[in-house]
Amino acid sequence: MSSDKKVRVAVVGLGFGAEFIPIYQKHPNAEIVAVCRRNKAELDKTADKYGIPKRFTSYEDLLKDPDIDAVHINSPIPDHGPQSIAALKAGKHVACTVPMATTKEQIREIVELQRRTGKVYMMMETVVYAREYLFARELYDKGELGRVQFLRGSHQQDMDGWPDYWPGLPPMWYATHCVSPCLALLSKPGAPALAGKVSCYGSGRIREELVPKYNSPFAVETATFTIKGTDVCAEVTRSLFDVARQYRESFDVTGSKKSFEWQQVEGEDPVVHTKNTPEKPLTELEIPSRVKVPDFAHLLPEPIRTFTMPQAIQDADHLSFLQGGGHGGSHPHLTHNFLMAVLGDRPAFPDAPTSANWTLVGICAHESALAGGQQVEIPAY
Ligand SMILES: NC(=O)C1=CN([C@@H]2O[C@H](COP(=O)(O)OP(=O)(O)OC[C@H]3O[C@@H](n4cnc5c(N)ncnc54)[C@H](OP(=O)(O)O)[C@@H]3O)[C@@H](O)[C@H]2O)C=CC1
Ligand SMILES: O=C1CO[C@H](CO)[C@@H](O)[C@@H]1O
Repeated sequence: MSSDKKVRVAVVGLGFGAEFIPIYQKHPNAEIVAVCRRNKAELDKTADKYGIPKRFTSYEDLLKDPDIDAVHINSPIPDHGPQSIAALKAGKHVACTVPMATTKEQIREIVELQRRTGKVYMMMETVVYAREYLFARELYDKGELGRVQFLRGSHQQDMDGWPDYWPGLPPMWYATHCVSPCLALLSKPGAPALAGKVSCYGSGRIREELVPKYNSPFAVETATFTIKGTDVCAEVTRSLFDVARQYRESFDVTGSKKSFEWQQVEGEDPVVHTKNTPEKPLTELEIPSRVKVPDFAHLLPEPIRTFTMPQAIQDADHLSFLQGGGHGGSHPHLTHNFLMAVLGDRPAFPDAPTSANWTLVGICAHESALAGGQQVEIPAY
């Protein structure tokens, strides 16, 4: 990208969201013009730290500011849908953290508004820019995996102690971290792989006081879904409460020549299994081997390359980073892709219809679990 145009960005929600401020500030094609959160003292603290002049405690006021081209939303989950809709209506480009929304109606409206306004919408899904995913993708693109036979994702996380919109949340309403890599891997530029039908079972039960919050009883939800235009199916598992499991956001791809498996425990390396063949015989012990996943900072503009590394994490004590292992160095990749999409250099990935499909897998999966595992067709918007 040789353009020296700068996208004028406002970051909304300054917990996880604050992490992106220094990346935008260092990016040659961005300028952070404003930040927003409701708590004035905390707002000023962040704005002072990064030297940002415009500060909004009201999101509605921010949207009226003509000096802002794009908003990057990092507010609580129930706000993602309504805030994205309001921003598109106000003529802003939108980057929004996961999930896109929590209802089919909001998702449909975002997709329709994006089409009507021509503004960029991108769901800022970290996993599909994490180095583990980029490594598996590279193996696939080089033909090393062979034919993809199956895909699996899991996201297990203990949300006790997290803010008040989490307790009781249906696990599949926050499934994009495990759904997205399965679909992204089979996507080609301009031709995203999309889920078709999903079937899901709920398992176990969360403690009684959490159940009425979202009328969702399940401790674990596990779903299988079809991928349109392929003979491949994927399986995803999610848990949020009352499950003994270290944090794990995982992605496995089973291929005819090689398979990639995410590490079992944080801090280990992933495993690549190689098929034993007469041409290249392998003993059982030689089939699996641990691999060191490389970093993919070389894909980024030089000034933001350091942000793939843990040392560049501003708030390393935020639960997100402790539990998410720093999100595989994905933040600068997401930031760069969004800015390039706004400048017309490439399509957003995921764009609005793709973000919708990734999020709808989870919404429809929860619907299926409540109906005892009945298959649900994922709507195409
Ligand atoms: N890997 C990933 O993709 C990750 C994604 N996330 C997503 O990011 C979101 C934010 O996570 P996190 O920072 O942990 O959440 P928090 O609940 O800790 O922070 C939410 C932020 O949004 C602000 N906020 C809340 N309501 C509004 C509003 N109406 N207008 C403007 N700002 C508002 C809050 O400030 P105030 O109360 O002062 O308004 C606060 O700064 C979550 O919804 C989660 O889905 C989080 C971590 C990692
Ligand atoms: O690292 C993380 C911590 O928690 C968040 C909420 O589930 C995740 O989105 C994230 O990937």
